[in-house]
Amino acid sequence: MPVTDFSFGEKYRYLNGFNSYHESEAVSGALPIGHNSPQKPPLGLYAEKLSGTAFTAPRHENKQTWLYRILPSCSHPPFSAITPEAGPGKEEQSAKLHYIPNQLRWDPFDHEPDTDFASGLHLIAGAGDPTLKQGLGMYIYAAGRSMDAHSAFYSADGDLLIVAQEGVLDIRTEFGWLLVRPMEICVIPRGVRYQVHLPESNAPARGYALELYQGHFALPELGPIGSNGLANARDFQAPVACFSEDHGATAFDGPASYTITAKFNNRLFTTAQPHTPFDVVAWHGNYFPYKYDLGRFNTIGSVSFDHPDPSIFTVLSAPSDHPGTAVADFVIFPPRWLVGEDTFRPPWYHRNTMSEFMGLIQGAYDAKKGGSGGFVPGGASLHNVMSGHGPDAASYEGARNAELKPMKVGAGSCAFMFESCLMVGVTGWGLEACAKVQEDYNEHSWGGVKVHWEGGGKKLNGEAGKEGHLL
Ligand SMILES: O=C(O)Cc1cc(O)ccc1O
Ligand SMILES: [Fe+2]
Repeated sequence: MPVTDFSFGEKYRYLNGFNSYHESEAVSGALPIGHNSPQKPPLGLYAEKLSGTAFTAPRHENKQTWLYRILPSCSHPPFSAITPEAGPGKEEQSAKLHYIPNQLRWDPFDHEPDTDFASGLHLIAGAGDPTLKQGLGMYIYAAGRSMDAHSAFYSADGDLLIVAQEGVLDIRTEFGWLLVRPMEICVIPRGVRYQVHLPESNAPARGYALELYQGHFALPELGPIGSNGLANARDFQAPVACFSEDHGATAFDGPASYTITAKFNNRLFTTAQPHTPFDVVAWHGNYFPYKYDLGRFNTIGSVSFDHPDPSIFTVLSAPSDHPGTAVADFVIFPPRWLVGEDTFRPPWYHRNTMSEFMGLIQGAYDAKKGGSGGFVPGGASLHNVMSGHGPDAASYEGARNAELKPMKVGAGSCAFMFESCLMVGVTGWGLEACAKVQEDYNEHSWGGVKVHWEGGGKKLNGEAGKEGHLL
């Protein structure tokens, strides 16, 4: 039976608003009015609840959606495990994490022409455990072709934040379509089934992703900034309902041509069913995939002196149980004006209790050289808990001697950071198999950091400072 798509109007209409209560129907009258689960839902649909929080989560945290679909999503044969050997490049996902204090940087990751999005997702680093719903996973993805039109992927492990770096992702979800271009991000919540297409005659795609094993992303508090600024709620876009019709008279009627792949505790499982999983005719709720254009970020910074903490660039934040401490912050470094007087304008040297994984979507980063062996688009870096880092020698000297007139930094650029309160371990893929680790990162960046010390011979309390100490 041919697959036909139905939606109201254009494929790429969106519903605007972060964490809003949305509803969408692709056939008029598909949503029941005034209740959620009538004895016979409209149009012969099945009502199915998809929850993103415990039923009893407080109202301000509660997330769930009602789906009205042609067949319920339970109607498939049992899953069977894809062994790591037979699986599509998932050897690294069962590998253990290596916790090391070294600063790490990676050259741009390879494109993978024969791989689709689901099989081209590589776990590079992580912390915690999906079975305990604690922690996060960080990914590099590469895709050279669309996922099979008869396939769908979901993760039971967490919400996936995708940062498109190269190539357009046209993502079909149970809720409808999201077009995600470089400089856009999207979040696919835990459990939502999706399929990633590469439009533009399959131009290769590459990017980064963060999977959140616990909680959900929220907009950061604005505090004294006030009621607008940073990422504004109305700029987050959810899909409109869109469905296919391909099914027999019952759920198991016909050849099992649709494969569903599940990521469950970082292992892949698969099943096949005769009916399309993209059969949601209408939905309402506040648990849905969404996208955001990073170009809409309202960047705020110092207009007097000193370089502020990068928390001012937080797009989305996934809180831990401790207020103000994030399991994952998604932070960007967009083009902006620097006007600080008597200020060293790039990031200061620092060691943090948080870990910092960075990537570059486009352009250059003001604290690091680009070019071969530098920090370049499609590459990455990791500065773990208390691992010292900061501008490389050339950037330091440049900024130390720069004339401090108002200056736009980062035109055409955007670096980003996944920042976490957790110590992050690196996978075998990240350390070895990807073959992108820059062995001379430290030497290249900080080997040439000069001594500028001018206080020699001027000690006030050198030996004398021992006075009063019990030596
Ligand atoms: O390390 C980095 O480059 C990220 C970063 C940027 C910044 O402006 C301040 C602190 C920080 O960790
Ligand atoms: Fe840093």
